[in-house]
Amino acid sequence: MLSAPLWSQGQYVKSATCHVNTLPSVHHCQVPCGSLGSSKHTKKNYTIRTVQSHEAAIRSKHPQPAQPPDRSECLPCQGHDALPRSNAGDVKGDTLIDIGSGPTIYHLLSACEKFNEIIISDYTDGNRQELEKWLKKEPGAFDWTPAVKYVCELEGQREKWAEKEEKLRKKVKQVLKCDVRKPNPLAPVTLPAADCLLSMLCLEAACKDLGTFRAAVKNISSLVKPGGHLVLNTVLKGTYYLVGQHNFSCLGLDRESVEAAVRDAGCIIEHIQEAPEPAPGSISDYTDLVSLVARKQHAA
Ligand SMILES: C[S@@+](CC[C@H](N)C(=O)[O-])C[C@H]1O[C@@H](n2cnc3c(N)ncnc32)[C@H](O)[C@@H]1O
Repeated sequence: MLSAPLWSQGQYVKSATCHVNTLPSVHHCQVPCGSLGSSKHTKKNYTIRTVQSHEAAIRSKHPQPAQPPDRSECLPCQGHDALPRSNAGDVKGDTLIDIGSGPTIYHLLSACEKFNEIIISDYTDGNRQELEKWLKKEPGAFDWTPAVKYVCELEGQREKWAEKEEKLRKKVKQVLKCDVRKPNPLAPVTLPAADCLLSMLCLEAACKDLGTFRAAVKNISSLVKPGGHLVLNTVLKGTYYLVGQHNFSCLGLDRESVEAAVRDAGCIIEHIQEAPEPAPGSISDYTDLVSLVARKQHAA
């Protein structure tokens, strides 16, 4: 479960709470969305759980069409408050790298308004193939339209959803293999340092222990230029999550460990929010969500 950042009016605000559980080989996503902070929408403080990205995730593993989403699962329910706006300043720039994208694009829908080039990445072939299918509008590509419309609505332009999809497709320049455990997570590709590094719900799935997590934060931070932003979302205190019948481990993090890892990676935290966000149903046992924006320091 996660929060997708909304780069709204030049500011990072929380827009979408997304329940996502994904592992290298199998993916279960219950996506979007959530509470948001724009004045226009402050009364919309809810989470919509959908099975749409779940469907995308399952497809990335199983090429056969999944069951159509059960609309009864798309329920407005209580979410948590929006992040205060403007604490993080203006998160924007030329390039954004998303690490551990999964088969999903929901979290890039607002970012594509603030960056000229977006590089997306994932560890698994299946997820990258699913992303390519959507980018190329191939038959059988997952239909993200409801999520796109929702984000456009949050941005106050629901009718512009088709343009938004096209804009994101144009801005995504590469889909790369990544492994956060490597010093250069995108090896063998070497990219110029980016203005922003985004990673949603990836590190706790990828790292088995705190040492690996701390190293992974350093590794992904190395992809950001000094003065650039690191935008991270992680769930806390989870130990497992279910994907269908499969039970996967999750690194049980606490806020202090996340903050320390980010600081030790040479970043100053500009904004952080920890919010209670119990895992829906019995798919996991995480309890909270941490969303943070940090700025990479210039070398001393
Ligand atoms: C819970 S999913 C999150 C996906 C997506 N960011 C989202 O919010 O929907 C975790 C992702 O981390 C990826 N992952 C697992 N191990 C990884 C690793 N060592 N390096 C990079 N990504 C990894 C998985 O393939 C999966 O797509």
